[in-house]
Amino acid sequence: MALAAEVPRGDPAAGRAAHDRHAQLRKPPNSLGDLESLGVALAASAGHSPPPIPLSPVVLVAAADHGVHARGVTPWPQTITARMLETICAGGATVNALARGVGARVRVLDVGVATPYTVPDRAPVAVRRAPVRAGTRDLSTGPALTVGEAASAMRAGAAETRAALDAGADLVVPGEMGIANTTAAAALIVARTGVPAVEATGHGTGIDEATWRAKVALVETAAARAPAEPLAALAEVGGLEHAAMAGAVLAAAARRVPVVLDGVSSLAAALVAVDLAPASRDHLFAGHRPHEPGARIVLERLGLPSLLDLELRLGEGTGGVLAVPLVQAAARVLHEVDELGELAPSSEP
Ligand SMILES: Cc1cc2ncn([C@H]3O[C@H](COP(=O)(O)O)[C@@H](O)[C@H]3O)c2cc1C
Ligand SMILES: O=C(O)c1cccnc1
Repeated sequence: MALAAEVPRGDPAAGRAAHDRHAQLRKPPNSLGDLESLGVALAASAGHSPPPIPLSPVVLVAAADHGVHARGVTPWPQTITARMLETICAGGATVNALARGVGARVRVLDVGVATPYTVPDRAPVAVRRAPVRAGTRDLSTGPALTVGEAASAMRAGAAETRAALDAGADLVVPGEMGIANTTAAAALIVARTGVPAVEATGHGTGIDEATWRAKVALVETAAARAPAEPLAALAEVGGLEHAAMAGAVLAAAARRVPVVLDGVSSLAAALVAVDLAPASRDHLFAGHRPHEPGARIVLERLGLPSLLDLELRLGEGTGGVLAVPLVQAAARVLHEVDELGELAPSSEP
């Protein structure tokens, strides 16, 4: 797909330049540990050292529902997706609180919310309505989406991301809201990695052991049907918000804009994006290490070190938003710290 062809690789020479610069700064070598690795990765992604300091972060919350909700894979009613969309637009969700804390803008994209909702014209956060269908079909009984529907949601996510970048955003956190989406995310992760469902399926918002076992069995069966082609696999078992987030990853990566990932759904989406465009890996950063087991499998597969480890299990983009100050700090060090100069230890006694 055209989106995937536009993603450039990171530039190793820019990464090396950042690495060398760290060694010249007014501090002992390697004293900033993982923050230095982060600065190197940001420089490689940007193709420039020092990399830009991302001062206009945006969290793009893709919202959609899931036909598999009917299988009892989550204790929450499907209507919560719409109610939480309203909450996010009103500024009262966790992602809003955390975004205010780091100065991130929130954008909401409806790619398939099944329940009607109301967002006042003057809401603090607007919603872009681009519904592909009123939630996916039940992934446990057949394809959740057609490939055309998955591609539409992916294009909507890419378009919304480009709109945010055109408006000045310089860092993207893909977030989501979709009751039952940890089931789709697990199925997608199993389909793309081949790990057993029992290792990749988590408890989501909180289910008992009997429900979890049923969720595992359902994920195993559905993932086994998924074709090898990434977009077709996403259509078979994924969700509309996963497709939109994959589009967001590709659109940001195409412009060398860092993408800071959050929970299991954003990681499942990133896995598809990297399968479609391997170069997009060079623009990905893991905001945190989620509690969900499937998320941890993706981090390993993509070789992404996580910035925070807080046992978060929420989604919405929260764990990505929390890591934004670390990304800014890593870039800022490369811009603002003095050089060692005459403080450099001399070889003379
Ligand atoms: C009130 C509420 C707010 C949320 N914010 C994010 N999620 C998270 O939980 C859902 C996925 O979990 P599961 O697969 O177990 O349904 C997604 O909407 C995800 O964003 C929420 C869930 C609830 C209930
Ligand atoms: O890790 C996540 O993103 C997550 C976990 C539980 C429920 N919703 C999201």
